[in-house]
Order: sequence, then C-alpha cells, then structure tokens
Amino acid sequence: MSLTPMMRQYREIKSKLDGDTLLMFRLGDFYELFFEDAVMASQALDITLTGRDAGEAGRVPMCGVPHHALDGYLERLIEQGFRVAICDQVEDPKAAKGLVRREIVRIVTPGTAVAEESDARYLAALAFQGDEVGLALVDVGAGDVWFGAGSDEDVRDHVARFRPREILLEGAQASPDWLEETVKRHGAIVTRVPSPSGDAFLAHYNATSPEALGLRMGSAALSACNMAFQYLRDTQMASLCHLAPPRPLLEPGRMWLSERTVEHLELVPMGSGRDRRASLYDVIRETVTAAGSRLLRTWMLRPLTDRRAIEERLDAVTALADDSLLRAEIREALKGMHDLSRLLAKCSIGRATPRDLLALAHAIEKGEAAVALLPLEGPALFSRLTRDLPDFRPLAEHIARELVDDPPATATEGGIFRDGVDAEIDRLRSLQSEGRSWLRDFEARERERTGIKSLKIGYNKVFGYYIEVSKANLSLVPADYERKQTLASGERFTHPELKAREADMLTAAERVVELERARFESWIHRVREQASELQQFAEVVSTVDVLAGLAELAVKRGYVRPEVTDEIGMEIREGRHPVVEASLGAEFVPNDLVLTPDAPIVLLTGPNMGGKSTYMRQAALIAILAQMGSYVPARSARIGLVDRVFTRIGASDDLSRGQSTFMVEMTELAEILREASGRSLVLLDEIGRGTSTYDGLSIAEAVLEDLAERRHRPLTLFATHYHELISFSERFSCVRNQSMAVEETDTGIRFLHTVVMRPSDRSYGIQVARLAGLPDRVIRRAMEFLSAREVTPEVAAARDDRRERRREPQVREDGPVALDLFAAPYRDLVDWLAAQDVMRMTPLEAMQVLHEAAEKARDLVGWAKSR
Ligand SMILES: Nc1ncnc2c1ncn2[C@@H]1O[C@H](COP(=O)(O)OP(=O)(O)OP(=O)(O)O)[C@@H](O)[C@H]1O
Repeated sequence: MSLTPMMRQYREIKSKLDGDTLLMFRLGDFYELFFEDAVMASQALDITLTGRDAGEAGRVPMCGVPHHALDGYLERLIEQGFRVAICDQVEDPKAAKGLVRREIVRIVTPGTAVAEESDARYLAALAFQGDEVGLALVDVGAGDVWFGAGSDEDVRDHVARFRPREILLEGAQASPDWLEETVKRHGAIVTRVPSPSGDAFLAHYNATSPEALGLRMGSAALSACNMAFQYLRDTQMASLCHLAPPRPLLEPGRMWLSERTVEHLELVPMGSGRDRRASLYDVIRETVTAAGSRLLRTWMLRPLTDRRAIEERLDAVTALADDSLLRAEIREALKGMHDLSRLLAKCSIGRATPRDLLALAHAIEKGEAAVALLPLEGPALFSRLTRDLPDFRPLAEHIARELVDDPPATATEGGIFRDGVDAEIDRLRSLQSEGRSWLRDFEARERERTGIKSLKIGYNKVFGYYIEVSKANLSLVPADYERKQTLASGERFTHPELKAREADMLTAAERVVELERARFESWIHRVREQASELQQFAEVVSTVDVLAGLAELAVKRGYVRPEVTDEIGMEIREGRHPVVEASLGAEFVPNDLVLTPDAPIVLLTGPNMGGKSTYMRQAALIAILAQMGSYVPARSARIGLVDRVFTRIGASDDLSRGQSTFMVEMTELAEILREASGRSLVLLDEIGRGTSTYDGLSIAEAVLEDLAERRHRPLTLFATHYHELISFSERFSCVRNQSMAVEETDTGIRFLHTVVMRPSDRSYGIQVARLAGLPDRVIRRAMEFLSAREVTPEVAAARDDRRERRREPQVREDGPVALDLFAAPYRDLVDWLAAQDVMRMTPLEAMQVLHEAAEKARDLVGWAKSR
C-alpha cells in the first residue's frame, strides 16, 4: 500500500522502536501521533482523536500536542507508564529539499525523565549471575548513581526502598518472584533490554577498569551498571556528564535498614490522600531546598555506624543550633534556591532553556552565599566540605551579566542576551530597530501620499510585511501597490520599497536568533564542562541545608544532642516519640529506657492502646536520629552504636502482599534470629499473635529464651500479651519486666502512657473493648466468658503444664461458674468465631461479623436461660 512520503518516513522511524514505545512526530508546531499510538495517547491525555490522509491507506487516526506544551503532556504519559520517543525535525524546513529530515532525538521513559519535582526518580537495572543479583540505580534528575549486589532478597529490599519507576531486565531473564508485586505496589514498569554489550558504564566515566570505580570485573553489579548506562545512552542520546561517580549501596559505616523496618518504623510517608500517615521524615524535614530534602532522606535511611563521622555531623549541627543568627542567615540564603542538580541534569541532557541557565546562575549564587557564611575556624565538617571547592561565583555572575532578567522559555526565538554582550548581535538588533522606525516613517509617508488615514503596515509569517487598506478606501490605492490578499474588511498590498526593507529586516532577525542560540549553546557547553564539580558543589550546598535544617529542628522541638559511644547499650532519659509527639504536643508522656549489656532485654506488657508500640518505636527512632547526626527528642540520650535495627511489628498491609500474616511474621522472625548481632536493636511486637494461642505462646517463649541465652544478646524490646512470659525475668537476669501503667477508675481504665519497671498485672482487653464502644451486653458476656475460661479444665490444665500460675483463678459467684464451651450451641459460636479472619476483612465487614457475634451470643443467652 503506498503511503504519502511523510507517512513513509513516519513508518520507517516507528519501525525502529519497540512495539510499546509511542512515537511523537514533529509536524510544524505540533508533535503528532498516528495509528494505534494516536488512539492510546488520545485516551491517556484526554485529547481529541482526529485523522490525516495517509495516501492509499486513507485517513488514519491522529492526535497531537502543541510543541511548547510537550513537557506537560510527556509528564502525564510517563506517569501512566508509557515510554515516548521524540522525533524532531533535524534540518531547517526552509533549507530542506523535499521532505524535512526527522530523527529520534530522545526516548523519554518513566525511569529516565527529568521532572520538575523534588522526589527522587530512579531507573533500576537488575543483572542475575547464579545466586547473585546485581543492581544499578540511577536518578538522572539528581545525578545520583548507586550500585550493589546481593541475594535476591537483599536486592528486593533495595528496590523497595528506592522505589524505581522503571526496572530493566535482560530480554530472556525470568522475572524474580517478587518483581510483579513490587511493580504493582510502586507503580513501576519493567522494560526488557538486550544484554549489555561493551562497556557503556566504563566509557561514561572514562575509566580504564571497573576497579577504579569500586566494582569488580565480571561482577553482577558491573553487568547491571552496564545495562543501565547502555539504556541511558540509547534513550537519552546525550552526554549525561552531570552524573556523579557511582556509589556502593552497602557502604561500610552505614546502618542497614530493611524495607520492612523502614515501613514498620514509618520513616518515610506511606499511604496517600487521607490514608497518608505522618512519618519521621515529615517531622524532621526542616530543609529549605528540594535537594536538601532528598539528602535528608538519604541520611535518615542510611544512618552512620562510625562514631567519628556521626560526631563530625553532630558538631556541625551544634554549631548551627547554638548560633541562631548564622542558622537564619544560611537558611535565608538558600530559600527559593532552584534545584541545582536538576538544572545540571537538564544542561547535560540538552534540555536546558535560557530560563534554566539563568536559574542555574541564581542557584549557584545562593549556594555560594550560604557556603560563604560557614565559619571556617568552626567544626571540621565545614572546612572539609569547602576545602576543595572551586569558586563558582564568577561563572554565575558572568551568566547573570549576559542573560536578560527574564529570559525566554526556548532558545529558538532570540531575546536571550542583553545588549552590549556581543557586537554582532547588537549591530543586527540596531538594524532591526532602524527597520522598525523606517516602517513607522514609511507608514506615515504612505498615509500622506495616498490620503488614506487608516492605512496600516502589518506583518504575518506567510506574506511578510504588508500594507492594509480598508474597503472604503480601496479607490485611493496608488498604482505601485501590488495586491496580495483580500479580506472581508479590506485588502493587503506590498510595495517594492517595503519588500526591499523586509528582506534586510528578516535576515537580520534570523541572524540574531541564530547568533543568540549559538551563544546560548556555548554557555551550556561551558556548564557541562564543569558539571561534575558543580554537582559536587550542589551536594555540599545540600549538606549545608540538611545540617542547618537539623539544627533548626533541634531548637524548634527541644531536642538534645545525643552522646554517641562505642559501648553497647542505651540510656534514654525522658525520651519522646518524634512523630506522636508532633501530633500530641505537650500531652505526650516522656519515658526512660535503659538497656545495658547485662540487661539488654525488656519484656513489655500492658493493655492494648497503652503505648507499647510507641515506646518501642521511639527507641529505634532515637537511635536512628542519633546515628544520622541529628539531635534527639529526650532530656538526655546516650546511645551505644547500633549496627542494625530489626523490627517485627504487625503490619496492616501484609495482606496486600498476598502473604498470610503469620507467614510474614515467621519469615521476619527467622531473619532476625539469624542476623541480629550483639549491637543490633530488635523490636518484637506481639510475636505469635498470628496463630493459635498455645502455638503462639510457645513460639514467643522459645524466641525469648533463644535471645536470652545468647552470648551476644541483641538489645531487645519484646512487647507481649502473653502474661505467661513475665516469669522469664526470674530465670534470666538479662530480662527486665516493664509495663505501661494504667489507672483503674470506677468507669473503666485510663491509660497513663507511663512506663513502669514491673509487669502488668492484667491485660485489660475487655476494658479496652469497652472504651472502644462495644455494647454493654457484649462486654458483660465477655466478662462472663472470661471468668468461665479461667476455670475451664482444658485451659487450666494447659497452663499448669507450663508453669505455676501466678494468680489463682477468680471464680465469680454471680456468673455461670463453669460454662461448658464445648456444649453444642456454644461450640457452634466458638467454631464460627474461630473461622473468622478479621485481618482479611474491610472495617465494615468486621463490624458485620461483630454484629452477628453479638446476635448469636444473645441467642445463646436466651438458650442458657431457657434450660
Ligand atoms: N507516651 C505517650 N504519651 C501520650 N500518648 C501516648 C503515648 N504513647 C502512646 N500514646 C497514645 O496511645 C495510642 C496507642 O499507642 P500504641 O499504639 O503505642 O499502643 P499499644 O500498646 O502498642 O497498643 P496495641 O497493643 O493495641 O498495638 C497512640 O496512638 C498514642 O496516641
């Protein structure tokens, strides 16, 4: 079938792309899509689907977006997981003989697009070698590159933490089991790529061997890096010289926090909209720049384990916390600073506009102003940061001197540079302005000569300059006017004198645009040449922002400087949970925590809602804050360095991963028991809850015993409802009982949120249920069931089996003394209740079950009475 030449060109270019990459084809002022692409894009972007004559194929579907609005539309497509190839006209249409030459100039993909946002946006590459998986992560916008390798699970953790938007896998490689779910959870796409050939990675960094970049020859990590860089080269088609040197994911001297720990401790925001829960990151973020916020997040997720490095940061924070004037000046200097890394990325991928160039200059000026404020005789970190830094002020000043105050958003229309910057540009501009004044004179002259008062000189792209005469005056038009165009209201003419001028003026205008563009490009080139030093400068500025932000946080929220030691243990006086405190304010009740090598295990009991989870998480958050170099919410804190934080805390979203709650619990527990060292902090919340009481209790007991009997016992906070475990402290001096205090009142109980150094005497489950508004009749029956259970022979026997009972059963005289739970009608209810899986229900369904339970219980009450 023969297509029009343009459509043939389109087809040829499209055939070079993967099937699912959309092609945006530049036609005049629009980027157009055709065929299936047009159908998909018109739906995705909610734009009108039209058609275009394609030759014998007839009309084919088409839709398009104006070229100046491309970025916005691209962003929307990328957000929906599309990959988009941009095809531009690569020669001047005026100079083209026949069809304009077009080429793909870049491919925009979810993992490589540079967006105007502060969040990181990663591209990941996975390379499999036997049991080892190599991983590379690149944030093109921020210029960050990370690499690492490990087990399938390690890599899953990294991927979950970095939340890449796009994951590269080799064509034939089978997907790891977890990939599909990760992709769903984080809205990423998987892109299949050819196996890496050559050394795109080494070539990018101009390195002769991988060792020079910290990688091993032939390693899985190196393959992943090669995959990522080959893909970047193929899609970006630009130098990407702004990318910082690659950094290992598992740097020595960093604390490792697994994905689950990050989630359990709510370090970063989770959920969205109304479900979005406040996180540590939200509370501690006092940075004033977007890049500073990104770095703060990195610090928080990768705390240090090297005491000296932590103290170096703490010294800097102290200096800034103590000097409020200096802190305010630094923060003021940085306020409103554009994202330097992102601007560098744009220069490096050739997408910077004149506006970006000026923004870059302003960002440098702001960064330099902030850095210049640092007292060099002050903390060592300040001088270390600034020691080898070139002075970028001359560069910034030079740019600002040359560019106009409000440069255009594209480099193609001139008006970028000030007068006096370039003699040739000035000369051409004055030619243009002379031309304009000549036009004014010419207009006046012609009005005079013809006597047509309303005669006007106008301009459009098709006809150039013209003389417009209204209908009423057409009879006065002189013979030397040549008719060009008829309008409803009059006619347009040219004149030889006007034509001659027009040629001069248009040439001058085109020449100016050309010269300005070339000058702009040479500026971008100069920036690119210094991209890696500028990127380093950007990181220094972000560090200053983070340090000043942490100092601000310390002062604003009354945090104290922790004492960080190489010993094992921690002593926190009047510690607070930073996030809960931020929402409760003065109502928050501070608590102490002392863990020593001799007594590293705390067994925490107390009612639901008593504050156990808060207390446990608080310990981990304080340790993380201290080790990232921040002050902490406490009256005082002495923190022995922690190598890892492990958490096993019932997570509500386990279900969304399709794993049973109990299975997840046990998998995590297994990891903790395998990997926790004597320097680890372990939080265990209600181990065993996911299974039957006695299985759960037995597992909890065995775990506690295992931890207590170790030579290197991890610092452990063990919250439990199993009161049976309380007696452990008699067997093991390393286990200390603590509980959340409760006050019993006439109407029920009141939570004091105070930690006391004794076990809780009861679990108060039913009282908490009453507080939650369970109907009185259900509460009453629950009390009856409870007292009955306490004397059921099976239960009593099972308990006696295990240990001496702490309390004698309280037989209530006014209630049914021995309710036979296994009598048929009760048994039905018990069986039915046992079959309910509340964790898999929506709140509404759970309410219905509760309602039904109450109904059934009421029936039973009636049945019992009737007996
Ligand atoms: N120290 C405190 N000061 C004031 N309020 C607190 C404190 N600790 C916890 N709370 C409040 O009590 C609520 C319950 O706390 P938390 O979830 O830690 O209890 P829990 O004992 O772990 O409960 P459950 O066993 O049901 O999980 C929190 O939402 C918080 O508002």
